[in-house]
Amino acid sequence: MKIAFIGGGNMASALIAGLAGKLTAGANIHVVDPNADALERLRTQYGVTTASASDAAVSAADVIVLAVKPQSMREVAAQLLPLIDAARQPLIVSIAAGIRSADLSRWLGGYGAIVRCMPNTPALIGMGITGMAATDGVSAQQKQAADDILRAVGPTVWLDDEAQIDAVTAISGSGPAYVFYFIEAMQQAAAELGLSDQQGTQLALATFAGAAQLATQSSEPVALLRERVTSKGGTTYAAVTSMEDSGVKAAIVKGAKAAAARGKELGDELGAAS
Ligand SMILES: NC(=O)C1=CN([C@@H]2O[C@H](COP(=O)(O)OP(=O)(O)OC[C@H]3O[C@@H](n4cnc5c(N)ncnc54)[C@H](OP(=O)(O)O)[C@@H]3O)[C@@H](O)[C@H]2O)C=CC1
Ligand SMILES: O=C(O)[C@@H]1CCC=N1
Repeated sequence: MKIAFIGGGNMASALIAGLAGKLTAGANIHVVDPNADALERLRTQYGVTTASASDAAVSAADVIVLAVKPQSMREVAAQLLPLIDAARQPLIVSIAAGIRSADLSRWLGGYGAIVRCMPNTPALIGMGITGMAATDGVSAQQKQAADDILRAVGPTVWLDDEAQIDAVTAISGSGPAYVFYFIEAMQQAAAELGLSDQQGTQLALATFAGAAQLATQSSEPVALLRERVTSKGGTTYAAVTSMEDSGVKAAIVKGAKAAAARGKELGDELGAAS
C-alpha cells in the first residue's frame, strides 16, 4: 500500500512511527511538508520519501492522509485537487480536528472517498486509539485500508455518525494532554512535599501506568477501584474530598466539553468560510 502524508508534523510523525516497516515499508510512505528539517528527520528515522510540495508521488498513492492544521485544510485541498487521479479514486483520510467530510468533499470538487478520523499522540509508541467515520463513497476495501493504517498504532473505534468525532476529540484526541496535565500537578505536589524531581516523576508515572493497567485489566467499575484505595478516615479520603470540594471532576468534564465545542466551532467556522 502506498501512503502519502500531507503534513509531516507531530501527529503525522506519530502515525509514521507506527506504520513504517510494520504495515508497509518506509519507502512506500511519502511525506509532503514545507519544513526541510522535519522531512530530513523522517527520512533518516523511517526511510520515507519526501517532498516540499505535493507532487507525482502523491498522485500515485493509494491513500492520502491529510495531517495539516484545520486552518490549512482548504488550501491543501485546492493544491491536491489537480493531483487526484479520479479514475483510481485514492482514499482520502483526514485527521484534522473539526473539519467535516462534507466540507472536505466540496473543497475536493465533490470527492466521495473520504474517511475522517481522530487519532492521538500515543500512536508514537503503538498505544494510540482512533475514532473513525467513513462517508458513503468509501468502498469496503478502502474502509479496511483505513482501518489497517490506524490499527497499526492502536485500536480503532468506528462511529456511525461522523458528528461523534467531536466527542472522540474531546476524550482521546486531546485526552493525552489532560493526563500529562494531571501528571504535572502530581510532580508539583511531590516537589512541594519535599521529594526530588526524579523521585516525584518516577512515583507519578508509575502510579499512572499501574492504575491505568489495573483499570484496563479489571472487570470492575473504575469507581469501585477508587473506593478500594479510599480507606475510611484515611489519606485518600482526605485527598479526594479536597479535590471534590475544589470541583476537580466538574472542571475536567467542563474542559472536555470545551474541547468538543471547539471542534464543532472549527467545523462551523472553517466549513462556512468556503
Ligand atoms: N497533535 C495531536 O495530538 C493531534 C492532532 N490532530 C490533527 O492533526 C493535524 C495536524 O496536527 P499536528 O501534527 O499537531 O500539527 P503540526 O503543526 O505539528 O503539523 C502540521 C504540519 O503541516 C505542515 N503544512 C502546512 N501547510 C502545508 C501544506 N500546504 N502542505 C504540506 N504540509 C503543510 C506544517 O508546516 P508549518 O508548520 O510550516 O505550517 C506542519 O509541519 C491537525 O489538523 C490536528 O487537528 C489529530 C489528533 C491528535
Ligand atoms: O488540539 C488540537 O486541536 C488537536 C486535536 C486533538 C489533539 N490535538
